[in-house]
Amino acid sequence: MAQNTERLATLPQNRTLAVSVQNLTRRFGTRTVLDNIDLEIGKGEFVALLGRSGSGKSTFLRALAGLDHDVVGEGSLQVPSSLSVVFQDARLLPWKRLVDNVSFGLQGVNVKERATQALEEVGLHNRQLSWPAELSGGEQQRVALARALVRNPQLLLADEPFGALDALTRLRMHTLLRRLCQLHEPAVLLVTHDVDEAIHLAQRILILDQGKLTVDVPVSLPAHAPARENEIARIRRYLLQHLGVEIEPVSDTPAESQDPPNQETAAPDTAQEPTRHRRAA
Ligand SMILES: Nc1ncnc2c1ncn2[C@@H]1O[C@H](COP(=O)(O)OP(=O)(O)OP(=O)(O)O)[C@@H](O)[C@H]1O
Repeated sequence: MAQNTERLATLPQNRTLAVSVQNLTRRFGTRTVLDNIDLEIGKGEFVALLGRSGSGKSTFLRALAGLDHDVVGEGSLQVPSSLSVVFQDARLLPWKRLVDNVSFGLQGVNVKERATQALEEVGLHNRQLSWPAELSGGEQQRVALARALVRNPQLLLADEPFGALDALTRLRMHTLLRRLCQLHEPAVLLVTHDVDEAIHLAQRILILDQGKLTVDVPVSLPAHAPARENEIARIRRYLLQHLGVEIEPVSDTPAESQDPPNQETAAPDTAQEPTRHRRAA
């Protein structure tokens, strides 16, 4: 991780890595969008990536997915060979039934059965013979998740997968994604604009700003209110400040508004020996 990243916890040294990126750089013409980025993601770890519009989140995800061959740098990019990508639009093949969309390119035995089971996992029971055009946007996105996870990927890359959905459907998709991740245990990198989505889903949140990962914080929410709500509010304020969003002061908790996420509630696997590197002035 770059020296100027604001980090609130030291990650365990001996954890198994799903992703290891060193010195990743991407330029478009003379413009450097990703500037010598370092990142490690542990096996099964759920990481959210926030950043202002145009900060390079999708560019970073595309580089990890192997969809960008113009990434430069002297460093290395190690990602598992079994990875799946989900985008904001479901990108289903309209001429194929759902079961054939999900099983498309799937190797091995019982391909149709596995695809049907994956559709059931996302709540689309008895819909395997439907066509994509017969589904709502949320249902199509569930098929995209089924297609991604039927491969049991070690890494799931998701680029604003719920960005086009209404608020209620998005909440349902959060619950579904959480359940699917418990089931399949992939490492996840979720690109999102939605600070609350990041807080509720991720174990760790990054912010990409001016080509660098400037924030890297663990998230561990207490199980019960009101401690949970307080911690969510505190992390939200912290992230919004680092995203450059003006925040109204909160009158009853003025001292907390500048504070980082609570060290004491940080996830056990990311809370050892807290260190903090302030961004260079
Ligand atoms: N193929 C390309 N050619 C030139 N510039 C590009 C190309 N792809 C991306 N960029 C530029 O790189 C920058 C980062 O784009 P990217 O899509 O990664 O940002 P983002 O953080 O995902 O944005 P958003 O949140 O708005 O989706 C933008 O300024 C964009 O114009």
